[in-house]
Amino acid sequence: MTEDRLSSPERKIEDIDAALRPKSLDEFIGQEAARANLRVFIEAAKSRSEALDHTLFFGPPGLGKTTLAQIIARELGVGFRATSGPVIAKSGDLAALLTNLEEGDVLFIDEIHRLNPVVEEVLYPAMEDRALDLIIGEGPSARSVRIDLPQFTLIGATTRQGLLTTPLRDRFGIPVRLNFYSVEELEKVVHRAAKLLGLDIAPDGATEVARRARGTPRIAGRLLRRVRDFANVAGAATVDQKTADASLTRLEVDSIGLDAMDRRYLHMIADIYKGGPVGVETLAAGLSEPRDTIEEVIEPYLIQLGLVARTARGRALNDRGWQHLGLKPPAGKEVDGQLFD
Ligand SMILES: Nc1ncnc2c1ncn2[C@@H]1O[C@H](COP(=O)(O)OP(=O)(O)OP(=O)(O)O)[C@@H](O)[C@H]1O
Ligand SMILES: [Mg+2]
Repeated sequence: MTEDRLSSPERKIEDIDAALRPKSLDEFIGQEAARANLRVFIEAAKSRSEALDHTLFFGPPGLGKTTLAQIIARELGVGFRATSGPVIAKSGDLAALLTNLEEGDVLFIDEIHRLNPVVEEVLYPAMEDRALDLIIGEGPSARSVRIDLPQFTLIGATTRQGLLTTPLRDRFGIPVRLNFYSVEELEKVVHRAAKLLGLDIAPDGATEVARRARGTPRIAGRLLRRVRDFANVAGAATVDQKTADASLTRLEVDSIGLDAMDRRYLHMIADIYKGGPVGVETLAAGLSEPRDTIEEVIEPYLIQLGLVARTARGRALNDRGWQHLGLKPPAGKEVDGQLFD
């Protein structure tokens, strides 16, 4: 189900995202604080001819974690190796990856919270002492051998920092949180992508796409491609606000960028649970979506917009959530701490 969402921030296999990836920190739009800090840390590491400290990127999907990891390797002038948590099945697989690194390389592990615990153990000494502890032989004659590794930088990516075990989290010297982008930043992302796609877009057209991109560059790029299709077929030379609005409305992306899945989520709380609070497991069952998808993909943006609140007793619609659905809370309902009658 989620796979089919147009405005899903999640990757798709056929994604041509790569073509739109910024290649340097200067080209990267937004995330000002993170970028400024990274620039300093990269400069300092280079001046000392050391590997950059291990870096952890966390934040909702599609905000640029993979892109930033690649940029760091390029700015450091080192090699980039990429893998992902679920792919590394055995500790031997990780050992092979680590021993093949060259001096200073970046090893990028996407979805690092999904590492098998046994594999994760191998990572601790690798990160801390740049060493690998291998057990040779079995039974009473087994012994441990320590192998030195080249200096390297581990870059981990995860949707939520809290998903990592404490020992792993503690070994990252540079934790970086990525936030949703502002409309102004996404306008820049849209203009840049349009240029790369050879598409003529008016400022009000870019604003419309930006406003409806759920704060996420990946979605901005995806929406822009679909808007381009509509414009091409309609024979429009330039994408203006009207063309963008008409296309996005046809794609069921509403005025604030919510899609059918977001609305199903909001309606489930409003219609079935009278505005909540309702537990996330119950919502997941009702929507037939994995709990992770709800917590990592759907909710962060709805919470950021103030439509929904995460309370101790579950999810509850805020006044804004009711308003967006064009509904009124049931009489006697407390919303945002106020009683409705
Ligand atoms: N700051 C930015 N400026 C311009 N384009 C960006 C920016 N950040 C991301 N993008 C674009 O958005 C897309 C998604 O970025 P990326 O793959 O790095 O996201 P991600 O955070 O790794 O997502 P995921 O968690 O799903 O792996 C890419 O096509 C990239 O070109
Ligand atoms: Mg990624």
